[in-house]
Amino acid sequence: MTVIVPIHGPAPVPAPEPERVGVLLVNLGTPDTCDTKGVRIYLREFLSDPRVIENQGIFWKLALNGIILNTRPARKAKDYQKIWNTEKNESPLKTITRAQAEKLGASLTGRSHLVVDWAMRYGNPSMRDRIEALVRQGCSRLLVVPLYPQYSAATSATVCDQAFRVLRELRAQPTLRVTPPYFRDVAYIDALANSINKHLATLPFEPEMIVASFHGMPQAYIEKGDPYQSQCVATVEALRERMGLDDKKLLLTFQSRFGFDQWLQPYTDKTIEKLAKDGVRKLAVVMPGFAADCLETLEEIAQENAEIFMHNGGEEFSAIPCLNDSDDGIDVIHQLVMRELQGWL
Ligand SMILES: C=CC1=C(C)c2cc3[nH]c(cc4nc(cc5[nH]c(cc1n2)c(C)c5CCC(=O)O)C(CCC(=O)O)=C4C)c(C)c3C=C
Ligand SMILES: [Fe+2]
Ligand SMILES: [Fe+2]
Repeated sequence: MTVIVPIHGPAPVPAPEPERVGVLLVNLGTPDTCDTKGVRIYLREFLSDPRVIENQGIFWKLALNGIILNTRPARKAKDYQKIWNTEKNESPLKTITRAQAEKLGASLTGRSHLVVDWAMRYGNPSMRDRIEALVRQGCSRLLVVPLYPQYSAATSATVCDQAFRVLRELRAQPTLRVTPPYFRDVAYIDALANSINKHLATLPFEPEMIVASFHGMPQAYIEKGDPYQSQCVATVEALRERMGLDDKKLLLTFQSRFGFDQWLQPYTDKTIEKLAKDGVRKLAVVMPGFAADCLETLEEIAQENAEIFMHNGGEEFSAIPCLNDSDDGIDVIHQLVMRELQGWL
């Protein structure tokens, strides 16, 4: 380290280290273990976030601590066990997010001042842990990449909240940038179309239609101004155009309802049930709002909704994998990151 020795003054001042830029991929988070205790810890943190449950009043606190955290964890633990990565003893969301970070890092060879890392908004590795690690490695600039193609306060904004929460405790803060939602980026729409076509080519049947299922959210959040729904619509419209499909062949639905409020409609499970009852026999489902496969895609869609379809007369069902760490998936993140790093490279 170079040391500048002042002529006057009390102490030698170290020269600034060469600048490094941290790139932090962040996804939602997931339990550390697939038992009731692990899921309870995760759900407590997640459902106590006012960006997720906006009304954190006394009734919610009573319901959360009195009912939800005493009943839901055991049920959800069973669901997590069905999809758990037993080799690594972790949830698929973690395995895939790590692979995305490693492959993004590999795609940036020759740019040694870039340091790529990954974190979970809830659970581990925590954003605090990874941001502090990037700062320790000399990153004076930080690009946070919320892995959500469509913005919502419940996902993207809470990542920013947490980044600022960590930064407010640092004396020497890195300069911060956050990538924007990429719901109609050409690379993303192309990647979705490619992955759908590639997957359909592997199937022994041709689906009569494709359902594009997005994670839902309370209708009330949209009425307060959340742009999530309109960005989901824009993604599906761009995908229809790119694939030459109309709104009868590529449907838009919302999954993962929680609680008793009205959520965004049409609901995925009800739509799939009705399609089967109306005589649709072969169906494929794509989940463009998830950058990585997780409980909501691998269990809720590929297992639960497949069962609903078959139970109501369907014959062939296929859940199309998310973009994950496929070449197309990494290309989407790579292009987004390179664009948003402009001026920092
Ligand atoms: C209760 C309110 C919820 C809102 C609003 C919400 C929005 C939202 N979530 C995702 C992405 C994911 N959610 C996942 C799981 C999950 N989501 C909720 C609740 C809300 N999500 C719960 C309670 C859970 C846990 C499982 C359960 O108990 O049902 C996951 C999967 C995590 C995993 O471990 O695999 C993802 C990913 C988005 C994109 C979104 C925005 C609208
Ligand atoms: Fe969710
Ligand atoms: Fe779910």
